[in-house]
Amino acid sequence: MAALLLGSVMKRSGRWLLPCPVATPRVYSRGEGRTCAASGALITSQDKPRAAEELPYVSFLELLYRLVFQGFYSRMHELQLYEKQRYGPIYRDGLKSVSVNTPDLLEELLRNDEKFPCRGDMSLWKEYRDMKGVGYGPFTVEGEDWYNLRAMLNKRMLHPKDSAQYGRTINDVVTDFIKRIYYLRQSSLTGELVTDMANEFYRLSLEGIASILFETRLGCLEKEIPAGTQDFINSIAQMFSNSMAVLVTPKWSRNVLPYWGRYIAAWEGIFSFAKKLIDKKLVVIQQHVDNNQGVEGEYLTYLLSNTQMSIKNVYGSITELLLAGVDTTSNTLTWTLHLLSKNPQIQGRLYNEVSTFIPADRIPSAEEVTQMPYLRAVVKEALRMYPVVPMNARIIIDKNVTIGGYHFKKNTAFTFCHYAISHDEDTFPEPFIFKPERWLRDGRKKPHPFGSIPFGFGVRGCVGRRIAELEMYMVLFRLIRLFEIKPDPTMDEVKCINRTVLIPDQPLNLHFVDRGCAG
Ligand code: HEM
Repeated sequence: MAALLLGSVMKRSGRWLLPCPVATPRVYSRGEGRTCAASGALITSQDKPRAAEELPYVSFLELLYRLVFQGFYSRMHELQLYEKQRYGPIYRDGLKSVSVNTPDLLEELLRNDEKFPCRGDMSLWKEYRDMKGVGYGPFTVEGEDWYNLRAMLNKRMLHPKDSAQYGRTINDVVTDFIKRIYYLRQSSLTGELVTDMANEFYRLSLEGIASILFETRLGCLEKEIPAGTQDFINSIAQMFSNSMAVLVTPKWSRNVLPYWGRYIAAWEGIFSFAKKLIDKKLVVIQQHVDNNQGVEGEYLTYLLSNTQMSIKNVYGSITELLLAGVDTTSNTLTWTLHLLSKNPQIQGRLYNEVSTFIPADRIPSAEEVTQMPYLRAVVKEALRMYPVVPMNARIIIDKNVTIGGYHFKKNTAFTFCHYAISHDEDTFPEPFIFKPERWLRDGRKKPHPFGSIPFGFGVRGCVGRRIAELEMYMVLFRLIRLFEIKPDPTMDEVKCINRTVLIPDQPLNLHFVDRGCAG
């Protein structure tokens, strides 16, 4: 999903391969007058907003130089910090977009968002759908059609009460995951080591989201993944890994270079897998209708039988929900366990909470697990330090806006530098230190509401947020109650790289030391 977000950021200028004149970055100018969100300077109310052209400017060639020669390509989140220091809180970036990197400016922008917010050019994903006559989903549809689609998708998903109904389904998946962890550690030389946690959490997240969306199990947590499911996983990886190449190579090269063919074949694999499962459900529903039986079920049944959604759009939507929910949730869980393993005191405090909240032999319900302040704070802080989607975007299409004292015409594209924002020192003192306490409501001052918004904001914000949170709370609760998580001392220092989602630069191995607890 994040690959898609980044793709839309990079593509929307429609000219990102064309060279631009090299610009000399201007030193960020501090205005005079009343307080301006961009500069912190005072400007009087009579002052006119400045022209966007007055902003500091990064040329495309400079960007290219930084990505290729300074090595920021896989550290684009760090480029946000570098550019913030160099150009200030708002500047025109190398992709014909305006980058913002403070909580105040982000708030100003998002409060100016439109009724049908637009994230950017989605033509890369739309192309396959148009070619094959497949329907659109929440990422690819725009305008009023998007609004109507979201109204249907939000039900049974967006509200905490909606997601709570999946508590049992998720707990069943988590139970299988815990069994798998026992199996993996027992198979290791030390009897405690589990290797490549991101891969394990990927299996968990896919199984979890699929069991909600398709109301069926895929077998991702079995010792051997079923062949069809493995093909589907491979197709997702192939689609993402070829996206960037397809985006940056000209259309004429599609018959010459291998990327386009692989990209299309990957989508074929993704859609045919999803279609098979959806069609299976349709047959079951039809049988119930034919036998005058009630039609009951979870998300897919609701979409197929309770909404006006066309079958084409059900295929499109379910597929996009599935793609959005897996690498985001799995990498967030990976970072959370990494941070807990490195901070035993914090892990100890979390253990205190999970071991006293409910009796040790009981599995928490969805309602219970979402009421645990420290568990919630741990996940929130992990997402602040590693916002799995480190960059997002909007195009303000229909109106002129003034942001940070600068005037922007309709159709201006904005890039949100979430990594720089959630490491803003004024908002989060010691931003590189893991401190879940920042988020506790125990009388301390609350951080800026736009300081860390890992799920986005407003009507176009993440539809799967509550499900992702529920799944993360449930699995962390049970892991921490059962095991003390320790780092693998043979590993080098784990660094963060940007593969459009923030991932560890090496497979993360962890020790799961049994606490001797029942549940
Ligand atoms: C830790 C887990 C997750 C994170 C951090 C995350 C983050 C995000 C972010 C930042 C956006 C863009 C929001 C905006 O533009 O304002 C987004 C959109 C979206 N997410 Fe998530 N997400 C997560 C899990 C999920 C899951 C589990 C699902 C599916 C059930 C999902 C489905 C979607 C969809 C469909 C959109 C596009 C919404 C639209 O354009 O209308 N996400 N997510």
